[in-house]
Amino acid sequence: MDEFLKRCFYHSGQYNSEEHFAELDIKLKEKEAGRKSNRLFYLSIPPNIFVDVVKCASLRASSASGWTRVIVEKPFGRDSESSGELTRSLKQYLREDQIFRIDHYLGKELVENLSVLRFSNLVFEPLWSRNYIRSVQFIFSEDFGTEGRGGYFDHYGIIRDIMQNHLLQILALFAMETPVSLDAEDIRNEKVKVLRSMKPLQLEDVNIGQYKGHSKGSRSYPAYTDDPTVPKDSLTPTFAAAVLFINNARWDGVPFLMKAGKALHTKRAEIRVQFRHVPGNLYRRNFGTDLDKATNELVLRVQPDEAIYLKINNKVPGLGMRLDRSDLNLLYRSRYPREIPDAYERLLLDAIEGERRLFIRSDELDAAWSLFTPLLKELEEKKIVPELYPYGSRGPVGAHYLAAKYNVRWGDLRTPEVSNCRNSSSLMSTSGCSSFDASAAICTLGMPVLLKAAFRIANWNADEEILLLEAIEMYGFGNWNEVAEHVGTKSKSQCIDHFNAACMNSPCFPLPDMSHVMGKSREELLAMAK
Ligand SMILES: NC(=O)C1=CN([C@@H]2O[C@H](COP(=O)(O)OP(=O)(O)OC[C@H]3O[C@@H](n4cnc5c(N)ncnc54)[C@H](OP(=O)(O)O)[C@@H]3O)[C@@H](O)[C@H]2O)C=CC1
Ligand SMILES: O=C1O[C@H](COP(=O)(O)O)[C@@H](O)[C@H](O)[C@H]1O
Repeated sequence: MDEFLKRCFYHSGQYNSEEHFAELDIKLKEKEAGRKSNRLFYLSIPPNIFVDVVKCASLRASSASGWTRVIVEKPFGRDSESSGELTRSLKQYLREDQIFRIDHYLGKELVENLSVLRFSNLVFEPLWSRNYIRSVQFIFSEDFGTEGRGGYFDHYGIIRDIMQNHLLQILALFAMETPVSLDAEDIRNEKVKVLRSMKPLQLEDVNIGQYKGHSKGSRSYPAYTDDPTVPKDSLTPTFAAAVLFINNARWDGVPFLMKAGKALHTKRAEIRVQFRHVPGNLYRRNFGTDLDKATNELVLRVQPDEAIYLKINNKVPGLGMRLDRSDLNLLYRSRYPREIPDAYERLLLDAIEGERRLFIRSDELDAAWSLFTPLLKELEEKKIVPELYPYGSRGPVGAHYLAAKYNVRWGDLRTPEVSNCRNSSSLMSTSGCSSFDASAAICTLGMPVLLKAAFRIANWNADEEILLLEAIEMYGFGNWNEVAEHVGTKSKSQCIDHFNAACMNSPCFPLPDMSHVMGKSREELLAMAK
């Protein structure tokens, strides 16, 4: 490290001063001492000054004898137009092959491993299609809010911050066809094809949320709008769930779910591949209550604690024939105890070596923005109000309804206590809500009205229903003391009885049965909610 630091120096100047970049050029030439030299500029700076810096660096500090490259950090614009404008401005001074658009998720070890897993194991690639895969989920969560970055974040929101880039890039790598080679252009060609095969996101296939403050014991957690750099009436989503489809032969009809949020109960990023049910399962009768619905699931945990595990059904040892679910688990820290390189280490080295595979080409970027721009405009124009969720919870309840609409459950539900009341495997199974479409109603009416209309059990008002569902999201099944405390106006036993009556036998478990509000008009729902 000392040797490395001896070779570093700091030179300060203004980002938009050609004169200061010319001074930098002189200083660099002194260091280079006539040797052939390459120059890599890494713009880890706010986007509004990208173009100034590129202009000055390119005009006054480019290498005279070797290559000059520029790494640009996201955000690359905030929609198709501004991204196109940024690309055009950069290209006034740089060729495409000089621009390295960084998406640090592409440098993460497990994301790199995705292609290895697919293309170098006979057992996976044949399963990689609509024939065997029922849904794929890309999940990102952080257990902290926008702390300190509210000013930046409020202009972008979670869809631009995480979904349009990190999650969509992983999706493209996951779903692309086999590239001709591992060459950067071959891989990026395949990624673009996938992105172009997708339909732009529709409002009814999205659920948005924003975290609200809450206190637990003596600790209190701030709301997003408590951040002094965020407007009090901000509608910026800090959480979003979305369902996307790829209109090609391989993926026709397979829902690709994305979920990203800040101030949730955990910090995690993972890819979950849910496989179809075993047709005519011979062991149907041995599975117990709901286990026959347990499907295989392949999980690539990107962070923390990198792992690849496959959920399988197996026999519990003994004379009887009881089946169980287990994980075939490749846990990186056990298998590879040495430190895993940071994503930026890999990407900076790649940029130095001219390896473009993990950087985003301008046509990929255009295709990515085309998918999200109409939705982002609609959310802003219609001023869609995000569903509030408590800081530290699992996010808005509406995300579950969105998944249920496509007969899918989020794979990241953890329910350690549930075995007392209901077989845990049932949570992994498909719900009975195949034709249920509550998310559109949530968009137009809001969750309280919908819940009020849906619940038919007396003495619970819509606020209490929401608090109950929120508390179960936050504290998990079985933690009824905390749940009752969160609801505030109902006792522990009232919460248990109510949840059992309304949700335990619901086809949309863990949510209440909404089938009787299905297909009702807005007016009818409002009337039912009275
Ligand atoms: N933080 C994160 O999690 C991620 C950040 N990024 C991107 O990486 C880049 C850097 O991120 P981050 O370090 O959080 O950003 P910061 O806002 O902390 O800015 C980084 C540097 O830019 C300079 N700077 C900041 N504001 C201004 C301004 N208004 N005018 C001129 N210069 C300014 C400062 O350098 P100096 O003091 O030397 O002038 C500062 O140290 C950004 O493009 C960001 O979008 C991408 C992915 C994740
Ligand atoms: O790009 C971003 O990523 C970070 C999360 O990165 P991670 O490597 O720590 O998972 C996120 O916090 C930030 O909002 C976003 O801009």
